[in-house]
Amino acid sequence: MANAFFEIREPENESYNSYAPGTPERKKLREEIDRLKGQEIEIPAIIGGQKIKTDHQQDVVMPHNHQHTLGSVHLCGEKEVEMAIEASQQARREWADLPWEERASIFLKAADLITGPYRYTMNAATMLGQSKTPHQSEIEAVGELADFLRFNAYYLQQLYREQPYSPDGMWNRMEYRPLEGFIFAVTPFNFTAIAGNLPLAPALCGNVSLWKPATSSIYSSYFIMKVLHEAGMPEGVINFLPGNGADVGNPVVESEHLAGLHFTGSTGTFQHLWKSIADNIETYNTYPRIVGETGGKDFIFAHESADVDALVVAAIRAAYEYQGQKCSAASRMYIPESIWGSFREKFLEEVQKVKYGDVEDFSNFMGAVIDQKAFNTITSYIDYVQESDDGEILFGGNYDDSEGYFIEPTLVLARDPHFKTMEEEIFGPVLTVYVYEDDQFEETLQLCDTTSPYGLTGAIFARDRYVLKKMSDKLRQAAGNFYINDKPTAAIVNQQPFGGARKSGTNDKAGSAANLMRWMSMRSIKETTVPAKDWTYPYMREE
Ligand SMILES: NC(=O)c1ccc[n+]([C@@H]2O[C@H](COP(=O)([O-])OP(=O)(O)OC[C@H]3O[C@@H](n4cnc5c(N)ncnc54)[C@H](O)[C@@H]3O)[C@@H](O)[C@H]2O)c1
Ligand SMILES: N[C@@H](CCC=O)C(=O)O
Repeated sequence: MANAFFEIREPENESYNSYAPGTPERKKLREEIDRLKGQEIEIPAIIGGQKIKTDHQQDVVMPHNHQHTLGSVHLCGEKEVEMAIEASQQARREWADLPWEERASIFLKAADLITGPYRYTMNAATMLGQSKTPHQSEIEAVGELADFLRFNAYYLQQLYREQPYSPDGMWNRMEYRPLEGFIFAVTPFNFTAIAGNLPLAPALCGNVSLWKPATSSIYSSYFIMKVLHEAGMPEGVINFLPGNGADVGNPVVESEHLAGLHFTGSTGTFQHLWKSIADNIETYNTYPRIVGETGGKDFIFAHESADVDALVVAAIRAAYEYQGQKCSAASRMYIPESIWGSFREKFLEEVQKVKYGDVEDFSNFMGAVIDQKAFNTITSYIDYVQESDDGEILFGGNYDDSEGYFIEPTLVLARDPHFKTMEEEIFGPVLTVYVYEDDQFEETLQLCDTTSPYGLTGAIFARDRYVLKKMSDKLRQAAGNFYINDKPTAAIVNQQPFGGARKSGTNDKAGSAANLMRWMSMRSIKETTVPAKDWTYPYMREE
């Protein structure tokens, strides 16, 4: 142990490169895209630090050009899961016993690698593998991922400082132990930063992880493993298990060593995993902590006093950036009749300027949706609207998967506030608007609050302060991330800790001290300086 209290200074959020024409970063990013596209890589499982190849391989392709192969991935099953559990349990004690500042230094180094020598690799890999534009990739695969690593290390230090009161004669202490077992990190395709954070936040607290990345974003996930290796992450602390959900998930939840689930993905998958854990509850050595951030049906609600220009910008960015595949993406909107005409006119004028296509063309605002399955699901909603009397497509509605999984930004007008596309998560570039009578403002707030089972993000637009207060109060439980006169996407670590309740998750706020607390098991220690030598009490003495 070090004979000093080391200090991590409060970090600042990573600043973003603009990639504007003529900048050196634009040139470097293009070079890295060319380099990655010019090679094919083989992505193994990584268990106990060893690269493991399996007999089940799958191609890794680009969503915006699915004929182009970036490489192949080895998919895991029961055998590899058993190896990973074994490796994690071998690594567990040494990792847990490592002084916290030694652990934290690996995370700080990883952050500096991501924002330094790996910056263009992380950005280009996320652009190619997940079809993000340079900006969407930069803000998360570089910015948010580095922020998670730096701020979590800082929060850990703050948490460890929290100590109980000690009256005279004793010294009370609090020890923040890692959990006994391993954490199962199951990550979604849409954010490289989330993929990295879910196995890493528990590991920072001294836990070991089994990480099941999404197969459709495996390319950038593999580069995270490369960064961790270079940062000095010991073998067996993070075990990388690419694979189909159930092939990896089923054997994992049957292990007695499962101590926690750190999940982000759809509500259905989370509920399935929670039920599987409940079914196996007698198996475990300790009650697994369950943390899950899941789906959303995020809203923008406008009052008649709203600034229409700001509303249009928020709607376009929130609904269509990253093709509407952010859990925070706006997918339903409530607009009063009195401003609907001007909103509609401005929105249609702007949205027709939105370009989508290959993300290597930097003039595009949108790329392709992630894969064939997502394409089929999203377009089935568009087809449903085309055939319905209660909904009408006001813009977009075209799609084409011949080269890449492209879907036009689409605006739907719903005549019924309970229309299917007002209620269900679509996870694609489809925004549905419901126009309400101005005098139905309060009733429509109630509708907004009760229409979907989710509670992730939401935004309100108004100028009138009394109205803003009323909207905020009425929609208190409707969103865990709530925005006033801003779009409901793009939360930043340490500024807007992220997560929602209801069917959107356990709201343990990724990138916050509250999240780290879930990966610790506290031990209260009382040390008495001069122990009692007489077991009797004064009241027992004779009068
Ligand atoms: N609330 C948030 O913070 C947040 C953030 C990002 C994404 N999301 C949500 O994620 C969803 C989109 O992501 P997705 O399509 O990757 O979700 P998904 O549920 O299809 O997959 C998520 C992960 O779960 C794995 N999985 C599936 N079945 C499994 C099983 N039986 N056992 C173990 N793992 C299994 C998948 O392989 C993947 O790695 C959307 O619903 C979105 O709203 C939420
Ligand atoms: N933190 C991201 C959402 C991540 C979910 O996919 C945002 O706020 O837009």
